[in-house]
Formats: sequence, structure tokens, C-alpha cells
Amino acid sequence: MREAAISIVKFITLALGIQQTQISESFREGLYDVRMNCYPPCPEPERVLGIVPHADNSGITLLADCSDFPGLQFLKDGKWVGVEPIEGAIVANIGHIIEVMSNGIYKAPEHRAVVNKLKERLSIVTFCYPCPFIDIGPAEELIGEGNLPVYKKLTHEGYFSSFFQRNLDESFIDSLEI
Ligand SMILES: O=C(O)CCC(=O)C(=O)O
Ligand SMILES: [Fe+2]
Repeated sequence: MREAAISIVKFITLALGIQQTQISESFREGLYDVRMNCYPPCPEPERVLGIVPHADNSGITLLADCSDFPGLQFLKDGKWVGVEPIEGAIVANIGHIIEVMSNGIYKAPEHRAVVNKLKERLSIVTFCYPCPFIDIGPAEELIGEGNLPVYKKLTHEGYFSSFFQRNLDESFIDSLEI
């Protein structure tokens, strides 16, 4: 997962026109949290959610869907769209850290998980974070005349304390704006 995360972040930075590899390399010594989600069958699936709508606070998230029916959904143009699992594939999702580092060019999408009436669903999610020594702020290459920073630059510690002290009535990413 570490190598996959480094490669994906490298392609993201290349797509942004960033030549230096400091951002992608920061995922080599980064922090990786693994969460396993189990969604038992639910007789009234329309009345509950497996995971409420949120965007991840990671750099990127890599999700292995262990089921053969959709449960993960993303909000696209105001509608929830299910992700059809593909055997052996991993879903790569942008988190708030890459949203900040890309100065908002890449967005951390809202997603949620729904439950199934008959079948249990499992997912294994790896949240990938850069190493604690890199600041979390817009990449310098993206800032210049006419391109103002949208987000504050925070230390790793500052970013996580803002996250854990966030106002739950407000969007976290909005609270990081300058
Ligand atoms: O299980 C899923 O499909 C979604 C999990 C998720 O979004 C999360 O753990 O942050
Ligand atoms: Fe998530």
C-alpha cells in the first residue's frame, strides 16, 4: 500500500505540474492507518447508513472492497453514485491533505457507505498520511502572482489538532481556508 500511495501521489503532483518529489516522498516515511469495516445485513437498509457522509482527513485513502455488490457511494453533482466493486481493484480516494497541498485543485469527495438487506459487506481501508515533518499547506509551486493560497499552512500537529478540535457543525476543509 505504501508503494501504491507514493506512486499515486507522484502522479497527482506531476498532473499539477510539480516537478519536485518532496510531497510524494513524504509518503514513504508517512503514517498508515488501517481500518476494517464490517456492515452486517440490515432488514431496513433504507432507514440506516453504514458510515455517514464525510470526506477523509488523510492524504489519500486506498480501499479494498471485499464484497461483490456496491456499498460505497460518492456524491457527484448532488447525487449519490455507487461504486461497483471490481475484483482485485483498489479504490483510491483523495483526502483533505492532498486537497490542501493541491490548493483545492484536487477535492476530497464526500462519500458514505450504505448497507444491504441480505448480505454482509467488508471493506479494508488504508488511510495514507505524509510524514509528520512536512507542513500541510498549498505546494509552493502552485502559488504565485494571480494564484493565491486558498488554505493555511499548518504543521502536521497543527493540522491534527485542528481536525480533532473541529466544530462538527462546520465543514473541516472550510475551516482550513485563509
Ligand atoms: O466501507 C466503505 O466503503 C467506506 C469506508 C470509509 O469511507 C471510511 O472508512 O472512511
Ligand atoms: Fe471515508
